[in-house]
Formats: sequence, structure tokens, C-alpha cells
Amino acid sequence: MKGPDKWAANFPIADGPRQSPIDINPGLASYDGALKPLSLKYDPTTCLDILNNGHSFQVTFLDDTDSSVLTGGPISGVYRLKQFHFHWGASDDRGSEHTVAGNKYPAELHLVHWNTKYADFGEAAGKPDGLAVVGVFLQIGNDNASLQKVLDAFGAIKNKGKQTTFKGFDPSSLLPACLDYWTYDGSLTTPPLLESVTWIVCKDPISVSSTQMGKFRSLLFSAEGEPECCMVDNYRPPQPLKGRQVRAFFK
Ligand SMILES: CCOC(=O)CCc1ccc(S(N)(=O)=O)cc1
Ligand SMILES: [Zn+2]
Repeated sequence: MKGPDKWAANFPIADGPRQSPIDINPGLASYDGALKPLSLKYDPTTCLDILNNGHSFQVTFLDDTDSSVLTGGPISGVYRLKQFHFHWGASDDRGSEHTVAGNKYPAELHLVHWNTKYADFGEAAGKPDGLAVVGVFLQIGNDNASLQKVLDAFGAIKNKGKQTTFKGFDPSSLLPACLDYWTYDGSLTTPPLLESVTWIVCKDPISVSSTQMGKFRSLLFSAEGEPECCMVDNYRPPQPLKGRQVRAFFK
């Protein structure tokens, strides 16, 4: 498995100045009164399908109109929701990409949006203000009924390359009640590691049960007919801050 420490060979930007994820140190984050509240307006009818892409699973959205958009927060303009996916560990003690004062969560949700000043996701992904990803931590607790709807589709996407229709899901149901956030300039956390992401990391986690975490780990990195390899530990560890400022929306 070509893990994160091998990416620099093919993607030299892996050692760049604004790589993600990072460890967020709340004591060092500076409150910025100019930051706006997050506005996330999602239309469940834009939800298309769910797929196992071999490094995570993702739920993909129709992004040909401004039906499911991110506005406000640290960004200007309108960013359209393209997909959401997760990162998780082989056990509940690890799995998140961002960490908070060195603390790891068992999983992390990424809602990926692209700036509509560009033609499409692919073009936006190459621009310094092209993407905005909202990160939400998952913490072991009660069963998450909304998340369960996603997990119930896993039977059809066990292997790399499998895809199935997935309709009518509202991603807002995966957001914490409080949308306090930290924000910083970063990158994609998997190749091509492009430095085009405004990161918006929610302070409050959502719940996931240990049983539900077990379901995440039932997916496979491997394609049908290949030796089975459980999809676990698909997270990149924190990267050097290199002088970047992390701003807080909240005091
Ligand atoms: C231009 C093609 O680029 C892609 O397909 C990147 C897909 C991609 C989207 C989001 C992320 S994350 N974990 O930083 O939210 C990583 C990779
Ligand atoms: Zn991600």
C-alpha cells in the first residue's frame, strides 16, 4: 500500500507550504470577529450516488446549479457541494485527519465544495481559492440515525470501483447543532494534494456508535477478485503548519 510517506515522490507538493491536515491548537487559534457564520444550504434532490473509490467511499451530488451551496464563513462567493466522504481508523483511538491539541477522533467527515467563479470542480481544484472543505469530527457515542442511512448502502459498494444510486439524502443531517469552526488555508489530504482548500473545521463533533464504526471497517480497499484488504486507516497524519494562522469564529 502506497501510504502518505511515499506521496512526495510523485507529488512534490506533499512537502509544500500549505499542506493538510494539521493539528489544531485551540490556544494558538486567534478569534477573528470579521468571520461570518457558516451558511450551508443543501437540497436532498441533488444527491446522486454512493461509490467506493478505493481510498474512501463518497456520496456524490449534482452540481450543475446552485441548489446545494456553502456561503458565508471565511469564504466569499458561492461554493457548490460536489461530494462528501470520510476518513477513519482500524480502531476507535484514531482515524481523523485533523487533530485537536493532539487528540485524534475515530473518524472525520469532509464535505467538499468548489468555487463557482470557476467552470467546474476540476478547474477549481487547481486554484488557491478553488475549494472549501467542511470537516466534522465523529466521536463515539449514540447511534447516528442519519449516518445509518449511508451505512445501509454499504452492501452494494463493498469493493473498490463499486457504485450504486443513493437518493434523497440531506447532508445537513450530518452537521453538529453548533457550527462554531476553525479555518485555515490548506490542501487536499490525498493525491494530488493540491493547495486549493480553504479548510473549515467544526469545533463540535457528531456521534457515531462503535458498532457503526465497525461497519465503516467492513468496506474493502481491494477490488472484487483481489485478496481482501479492509478499508481502514485511510487518514493522512498532521502536516507542518509552516507559519500559517488558524482563525476561530468563536471566542
Ligand atoms: C483534480 C482532481 O482532484 C481530485 O479528484 C481530488 C479529490 C479529493 C477531494 C477532497 C479531498 S479531502 N480529503 O482533502 O477532502 C481529497 C481529494
Ligand atoms: Zn477527505
